[in-house]
Amino acid sequence: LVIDADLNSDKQALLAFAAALHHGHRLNWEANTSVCSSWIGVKCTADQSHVLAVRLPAKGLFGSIATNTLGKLDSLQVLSLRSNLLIGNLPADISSLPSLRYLYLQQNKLTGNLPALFSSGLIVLDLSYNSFTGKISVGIQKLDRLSVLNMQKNSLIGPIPDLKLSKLKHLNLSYNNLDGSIPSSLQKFPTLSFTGNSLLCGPPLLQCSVVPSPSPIFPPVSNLSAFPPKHKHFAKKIGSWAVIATIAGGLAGFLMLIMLLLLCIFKKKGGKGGGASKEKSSYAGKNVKPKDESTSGVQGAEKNKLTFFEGFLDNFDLEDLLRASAEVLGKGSCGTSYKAVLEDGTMVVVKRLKEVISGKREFEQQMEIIGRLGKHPNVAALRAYYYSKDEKLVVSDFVPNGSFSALLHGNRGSGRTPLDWDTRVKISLEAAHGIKHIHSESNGKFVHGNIKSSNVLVGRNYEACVSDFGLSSLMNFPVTRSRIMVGYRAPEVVETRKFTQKSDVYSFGVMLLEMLTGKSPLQSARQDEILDLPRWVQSVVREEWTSEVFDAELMRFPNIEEEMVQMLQIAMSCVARNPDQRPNINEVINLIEEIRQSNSGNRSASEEKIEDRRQR
Ligand SMILES: Nc1ncnc2c1ncn2[C@@H]1O[C@H](COP(=O)(O)OP(=O)(O)OP(=O)(O)O)[C@@H](O)[C@H]1O
Repeated sequence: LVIDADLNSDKQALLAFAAALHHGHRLNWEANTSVCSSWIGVKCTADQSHVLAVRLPAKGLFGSIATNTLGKLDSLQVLSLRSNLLIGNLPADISSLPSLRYLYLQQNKLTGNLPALFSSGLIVLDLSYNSFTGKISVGIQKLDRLSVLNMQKNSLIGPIPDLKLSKLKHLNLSYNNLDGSIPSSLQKFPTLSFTGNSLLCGPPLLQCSVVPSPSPIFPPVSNLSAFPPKHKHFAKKIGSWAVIATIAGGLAGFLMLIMLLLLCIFKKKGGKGGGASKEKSSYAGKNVKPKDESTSGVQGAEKNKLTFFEGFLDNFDLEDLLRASAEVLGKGSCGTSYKAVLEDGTMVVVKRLKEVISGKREFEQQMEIIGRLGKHPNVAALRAYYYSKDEKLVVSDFVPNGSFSALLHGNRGSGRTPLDWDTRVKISLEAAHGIKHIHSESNGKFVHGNIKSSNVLVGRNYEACVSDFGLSSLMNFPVTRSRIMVGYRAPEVVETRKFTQKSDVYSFGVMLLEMLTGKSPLQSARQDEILDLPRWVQSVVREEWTSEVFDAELMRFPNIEEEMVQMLQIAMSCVARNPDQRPNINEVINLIEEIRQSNSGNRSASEEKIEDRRQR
């Protein structure tokens, strides 16, 4: 009876909360049904005596949170109302709920001052992307279990209190109107925790005598304007290319070619210069390592050798490659890629470059750069290359799980094992690390210029690396390259005819959208219109702020919706039309790592607690 009375009181509190909101019938909370077994978003304690968690992310809730409703749930540990349209104040009875551990209210339209008191057991407090005003309440100083504090993108003012919180791992107060110097207890946090507060100073920001100028703001999804109509025709045009490319790729995938084909070509072309057999015999023997004769311009017989990169065994030669059985993997912008299986079983990928305009010296210099950058675990390494007047080849290890693109889109339908959320995030994060490595080399002068899901290769343990870096600069095609980058190319590239680090971020953003939606970068909206993925997402999200945008395959994984919405937010900031408004790749990595951290705590901890109770 006592249990019933407790649960009934929780039930009434929830009903009162729902009654004060508009929720378009997305909540099936009925007074005559069971709170614990059938109400959407509600979890109870193991003995079903109390409500333990209320999770209503992105449910289209509109209105304000009434006092004396959720604030009565004495056993509530997890409250997630993020990504709704909640307005008004945050009632103090909610922030100070005695059992509350995880409070997610980000991406709403909450206003007013922050409550003075917060529950002392809070572990995660996320109030980001709202419109809170006033000062950061000193009550936060007492939260000695707090691990994540996120208040970015509000309108908070005044100084930051000295938060001596030993457990605090993630702090984000960026993009507010905070002022004064950063207290010493918080100076260990990165710049990103504080950027976008023009009157804030001291480490890790600039010294207090120099006032920094405001940084660009990442627009939230709803603020992003649609691309102008002229883009439509462009999208149509690139659409037809996509169709051609897909057909070509599909056909190529089915073709089993013998590397002999290459041999024939060599023979034919080699004939001009003295016969293939002569060339063939000179393939055998020792191979050339870079940094000796190869990079200084090889002469005569040396000409026909593969040049191996430092750190790779020269355990096969061009002749072995020519003898190997080969299969076409696909035709890309720089040439055709073949998977070749050598006699000893080694599997390599040979890319036959076409339309190379660079001379030998320039080619070798570029190979040296590629070799250097390929020493990072998230940048695909080349094993060897071959340069002759008629043929240019690059050889890399075959990566067993194929490309991110194939994992996301290949073999959809029955029999497919969907790529789970954690793996998707891991792959994208590692790809971002690869891009970061490229961007940070040589004082930031390198750009990848061809980021897309088929250029992210996935290894046996789902480790990921970005491939194809540095090849396009050897080619003879205009920088705008209409055939490639379809759907991934940043809008300004067409006008400026230049790829930049920010255009790489745009392409990366499209790839994030691809992994979130499960859709390829070009979508047909209506019969006559092809939308690129950013515009498609915007059109769906604008009409209804729901989870329709997400890949149906992801729906089977529990408790990830919150993280998906946060990732969507990051993706949309990457595809901002204005390059200055896009984050740089370091910022993207920090943002992804931040939501990972915050949500893994959220997921595992809430499940742990429930398990705890069950065992008691
Ligand atoms: N080392 C590799 N291991 C496994 N698959 C690979 C490897 N290199 C390329 N591929 C796959 O082979 C296919 C063809 O690759 P290729 O690089 O030739 O073209 P692309 O990536 O489609 O286009 P682009 O040339 O514009 O990068 C792609 O699906 C790619 O993911």
